[in-house]
Amino acid sequence: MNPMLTTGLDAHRGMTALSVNLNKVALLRNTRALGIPSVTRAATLALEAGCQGITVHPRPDQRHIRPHDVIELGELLKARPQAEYNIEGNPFHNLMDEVRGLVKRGLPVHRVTFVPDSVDQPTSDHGWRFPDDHARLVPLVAECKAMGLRVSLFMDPEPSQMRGAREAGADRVELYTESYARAHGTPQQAQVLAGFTAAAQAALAEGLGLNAGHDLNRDNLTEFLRAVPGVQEVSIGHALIADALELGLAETVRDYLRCIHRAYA
Ligand SMILES: CC(=O)[C@@H](O)[C@H](O)COP(=O)(O)O
Ligand SMILES: NCC(=O)COP(=O)(O)O
Repeated sequence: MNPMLTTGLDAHRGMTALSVNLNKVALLRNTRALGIPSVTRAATLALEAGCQGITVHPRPDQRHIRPHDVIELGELLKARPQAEYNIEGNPFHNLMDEVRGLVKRGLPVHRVTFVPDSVDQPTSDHGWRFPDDHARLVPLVAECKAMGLRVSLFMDPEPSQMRGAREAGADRVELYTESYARAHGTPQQAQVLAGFTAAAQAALAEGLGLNAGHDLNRDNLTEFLRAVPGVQEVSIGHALIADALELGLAETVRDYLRCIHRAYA
């Protein structure tokens, strides 16, 4: 069982918080000029169903989340101070402009998650590398922290990389969980999970907070949280929005929360 978590907005009843990623709602919305499905409506439904935060990953090609979504969600979340707004992306592309725009308008953004994606990448598929990325990340991490934001770095589950994340000034790391999702239900699962446990322990030993995300779903989430200590937040988008087509968004969010609760039972 995870140790009790004590810091941050997402220390929700001592359990892992759920941040719902709305990229795929925007992806569908963008196929017509009708404004449906609405990203802000989806955020409202997800928060009312009990999730603790909203995540978006505005990519430079604006294939899903667009600059106006970032602002509209900021306005929505300003009225819900208990919820946490997490914006992901590459700080060397468009991310910092989105973040500075929110801060300039006095809108909330609680955490930024730096992800080293290239411009045309289909989805995120690797984390930062240290020491290679140290020098260029340090000033941007420092800028975000000076704006009062928490900074998380998207990282492969490699224990030896966690010191570099701390030395770059990060508050947290987000463990990239695609390899776990792929191994789930196969003979490799235990070994892959052991790697995540070791990476989590290394991050915690460095004094870093811990998030996790990518391809988590209702089948693999509980086992992940039972095995990996100290996960403060999971951000889940693709599978959750797919499940919502079947179950409805509110019931889907409640079901993911049940998956999290089962990990602590
Ligand atoms: C950072 C990360 O893990 C991603 O899962 C990302 O937020 C998803 O982006 P797409 O929705 O564009 O695949
Ligand atoms: N940070 C990961 C995230 O927000 C969602 O990833 P996915 O569930 O869409 O793979």
